[in-house]
Amino acid sequence: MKICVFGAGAIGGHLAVRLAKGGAETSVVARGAQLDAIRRNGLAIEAPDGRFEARVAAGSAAELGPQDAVIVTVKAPSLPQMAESIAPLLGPDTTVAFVMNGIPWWYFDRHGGALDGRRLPAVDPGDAVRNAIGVGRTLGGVVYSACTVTEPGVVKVEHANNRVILGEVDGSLSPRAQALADALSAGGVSGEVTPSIRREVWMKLMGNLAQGPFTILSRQGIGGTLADPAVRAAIKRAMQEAMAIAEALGQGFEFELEKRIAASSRLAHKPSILQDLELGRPMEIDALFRVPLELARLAGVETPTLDLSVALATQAATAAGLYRPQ
Ligand SMILES: NC(=O)C1=CN([C@@H]2O[C@H](COP(=O)(O)OP(=O)(O)OC[C@H]3O[C@@H](n4cnc5c(N)ncnc54)[C@H](OP(=O)(O)O)[C@@H]3O)[C@@H](O)[C@H]2O)C=CC1
Ligand SMILES: CC(C)(CO)C(=O)C(=O)O
Repeated sequence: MKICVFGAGAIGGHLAVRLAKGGAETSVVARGAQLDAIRRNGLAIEAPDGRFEARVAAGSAAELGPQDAVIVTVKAPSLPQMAESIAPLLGPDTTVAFVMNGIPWWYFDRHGGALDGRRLPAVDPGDAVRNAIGVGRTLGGVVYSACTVTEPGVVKVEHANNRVILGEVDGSLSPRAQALADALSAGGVSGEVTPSIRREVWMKLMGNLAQGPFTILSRQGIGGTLADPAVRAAIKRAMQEAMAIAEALGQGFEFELEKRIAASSRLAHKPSILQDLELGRPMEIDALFRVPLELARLAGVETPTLDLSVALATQAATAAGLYRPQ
């Protein structure tokens, strides 16, 4: 299977190495120092199950040409620029999986009910992604993996339990989603297919939305941030609020919060949004924080803890020049 990872940073670099290791014909769209290093030395991951290296084709979409599947792993603010250049990767049957955090641009497509078809301009300004790729090719994706680019071309993977969950926007179980999941599993990341991708989005987002703003304030990894009992209690309340939003949108799920908090407490990893703040890169404030609260307002859910933490995180991002409120 010919698969291109668009955005070979932390997550994309990890997935590209896994795909190559599993035997897929893998390429990556990258740029800058990352592209130079991949061209020179290939990509490497340092993971709990070992160090793995892969020589993969790397360049621009125009250099790589049509693919069976593309996995998009850019940060949300890079989506419009991605959309401008992705066309050469797309043949008539190319699948495009968005394996990112946050509320995705396609969230209300084929959703059903009163909100069906609602657009989310904050995550797809001017419908750039919709027009370049379209819902028909699109697979939703959620990734559990804690990754950091430690030097160009090298990604540190913090924990061993790495999963990618894929799902059709209309909830069907398709051969194309299964094929991509199988290609990932072959390389040592658990590739899974779900009929409920929006629920999976919320289950992952609950952590990013509840913990991310507090780590931006603490400037520490997740474990360090949770070490203070007052912060831990506030994060627990924030998680309950996130679950209430999901529930009100018809995507409710049961969760042993204490278990999830305990697992997070063991993570030294700095969330990618905090890495962005520290490295001066545009921050995913809309997709991870503000759009979920926009959905809370739509669903009539009160979120006092999240309102405060997200407001402060937004101020921090704005003051750093890494986010411009719409
Ligand atoms: N890191 C993590 O542990 C986790 C991250 N996520 C999510 O995964 C997604 C990706 O995050 P992450 O991997 O950390 O992000 P990174 O910034 O590490 O990777 C994104 C990569 O895409 C590149 N890129 C962006 N636009 C283009 C373009 N037009 N052409 C070529 N390359 C491009 C970036 O280059 P440049 O640096 O030059 O902009 C960067 O190398 C986010 O939604 C994040 O929230 C989910 C789970 C865990
Ligand atoms: C913190 C983490 C790994 C979620 O567990 C994440 O999603 C991120 O770094 O963005």
